[in-house]
Amino acid sequence: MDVAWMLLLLFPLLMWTSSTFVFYFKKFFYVAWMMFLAILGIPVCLLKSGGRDVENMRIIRSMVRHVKYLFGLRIEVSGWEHLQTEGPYVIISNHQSSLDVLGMMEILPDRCTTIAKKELVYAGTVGLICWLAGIVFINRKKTSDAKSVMADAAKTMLDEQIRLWVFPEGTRNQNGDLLPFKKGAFHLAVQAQVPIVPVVFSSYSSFYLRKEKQFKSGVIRLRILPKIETKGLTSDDVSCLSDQSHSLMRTAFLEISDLVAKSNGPLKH
Ligand SMILES: CCCCCC/C=C\CCCCCCCCCC(=O)SCCNC(=O)CCNC(=O)[C@H](O)C(C)(C)COP(=O)(O)OP(=O)(O)OC[C@H]1O[C@@H](n2cnc3c(N)ncnc32)[C@H](O)[C@@H]1OP(=O)(O)O
Ligand SMILES: CCCCCCCC/C=C\CCCCCCCC(=O)OC[C@@H](O)COP(=O)(O)O
Repeated sequence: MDVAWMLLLLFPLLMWTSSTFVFYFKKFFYVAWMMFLAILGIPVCLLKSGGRDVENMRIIRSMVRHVKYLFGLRIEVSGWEHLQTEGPYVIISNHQSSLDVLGMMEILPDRCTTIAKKELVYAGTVGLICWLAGIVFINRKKTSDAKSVMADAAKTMLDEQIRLWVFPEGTRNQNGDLLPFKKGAFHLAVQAQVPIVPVVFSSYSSFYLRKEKQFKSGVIRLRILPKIETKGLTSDDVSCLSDQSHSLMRTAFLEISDLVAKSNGPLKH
């Protein structure tokens, strides 16, 4: 009887420690695996393009596609047709975690790179391969610097026919909703007079919770929304454009997250 009671008391503790252990193990493995892939990818990038070039994103894309299987993640994409747009455009998406890279690499169009915080360039081999793939680094603490880097990026987009992926929330967010959008992505699209393609990742809360230290297998839904034209718009229209995009993406986020929650079931044991 005593043993039974002890087991009963120990069981939740064991469950807790095992799921916490799995969480840290998977996190560590994710970072280590990406670092390792980058070690393999760097020489390939250098051999193929000789330096910093957006074409290197193709190499990253092909090298990262298998990673979802290692974590038991299934990625379901809808709205592919909205990426079939000629020439440059700005992709905007919500940002929950570094796991977003997996969904990103699933749909990344050719000649598309991204805007990231400058700290990422110091992330060892991952930082180096990000630099080689033409990632545009911004200093979020210095708005004036960030703005001028993004204005240059608007020119480069047109000169070199490049697409840019921006996370308009400006930081990772797992609060079950979208954060208000920063304006940079919309200024960028208006300055370059290129369309915006919104992409929405469903909530990860049914398989990955950072605070609760849970990381299971599960499903990520990605919905690509119809493009939003910016031809003829000026900086006066940026707030309106941002609000419109936020509202469309929020509706899609709540809808696909609900579908995923129903198919995945609740995370908590
Ligand atoms: C081979 C294997 C390899 C394995 C490894 C693989 C690894 C990787 C592969 C690649 C994947 C990499 C993925 C990287 C993900 C990284 C994600 C991030 O780092 S997210 C964080 C960085 N991104 C952003 O911050 C972008 C969004 N932020 C913005 O756009 C911001 O607006 C800003 C940073 C430009 C400015 O910030 P802030 O001052 O806080 O923002 P606002 O309130 O929006 O702006 C203040 C006013 O300034 C005006 N404004 C903004 N931008 C501009 C502009 N470009 N031009 C003119 N004016 C601008 C804005 O309108 C505001 O004024 P107001 O009068 O209030 O309107
Ligand atoms: C020298 C060792 C340094 C180790 C650093 C580990 C680097 C990460 C390694 C592997 C992960 C691969 C995917 C990397 C791309 C994801 C980057 C990312 O998601 O950055 C967070 C940023 O968007 C928002 O940051 P904040 O939430 O504002 O903070």
